[in-house]
Amino acid sequence: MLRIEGLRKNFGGLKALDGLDFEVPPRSILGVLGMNGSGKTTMLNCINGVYIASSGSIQLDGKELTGLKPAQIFDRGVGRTFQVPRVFSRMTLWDNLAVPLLSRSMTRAERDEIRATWLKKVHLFDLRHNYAEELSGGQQKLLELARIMVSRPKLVLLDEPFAGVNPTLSRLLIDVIRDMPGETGCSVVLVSHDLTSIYELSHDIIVMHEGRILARGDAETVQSNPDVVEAYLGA
Ligand SMILES: Nc1ncnc2c1ncn2[C@@H]1O[C@H](COP(=O)(O)OP(=O)(O)OP(=O)(O)O)[C@@H](O)[C@H]1O
Repeated sequence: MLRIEGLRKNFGGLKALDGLDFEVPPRSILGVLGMNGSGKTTMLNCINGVYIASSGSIQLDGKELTGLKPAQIFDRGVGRTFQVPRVFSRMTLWDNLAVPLLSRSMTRAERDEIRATWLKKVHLFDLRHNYAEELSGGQQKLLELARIMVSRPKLVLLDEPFAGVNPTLSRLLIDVIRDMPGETGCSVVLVSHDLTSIYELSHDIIVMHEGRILARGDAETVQSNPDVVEAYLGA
């Protein structure tokens, strides 16, 4: 369970996050919507330790994450993907998936099994001996997701997973993300501008505006909120 209380992040005089409070229960997907500059990526950066929060608390399963370095937060079970996928382009897909497992105590057979499982899930197993740089941008996003998931994270932070991904691969990504909480027990924070995918996947949605939560609820509640319609959807 992720619990965020009073989270603030200032850049000089700019309040990028202005007091966020929310929880993400186990095995659940929280969708995060918001206009450009509303603080979505800053929030993810605070959760995984890229930014140090100005104040507030971020707890995973009751343990404080604030103040820890990104590698320590990864070891606590937080995985993260990026708007522009970060893969090891001069390594094969198979080796890409070995990297997060280097520090884990697993047998070789266990390592191979989980790598094969995730490469098959994202339909990249047949390309496992290719270099990551040979993949399309959309396939690199799938590889990045698989690389996060082999480490069996408790919490997965997804930043714009569908941006720049063709409709066929987006469909595949949606199916993989939908099954993740049930299959692995993880929780997911899904930041996306893709309303259809957010509405389809999320158990709960928050809409951010100027570093605050403007609205929260299920898809129907959020879609019918007049503040959201005015500030975000612009209709
Ligand atoms: N490192 C930084 N230094 C200064 N200002 C920053 C920094 N990172 C983000 N900001 C500012 O904080 C605010 C929130 O930015 P953020 O990238 O979190 O928004 P976002 O909702 O993720 O936007 P987008 O949808 O465009 O990705 C913006 O005004 C941005 O300019």
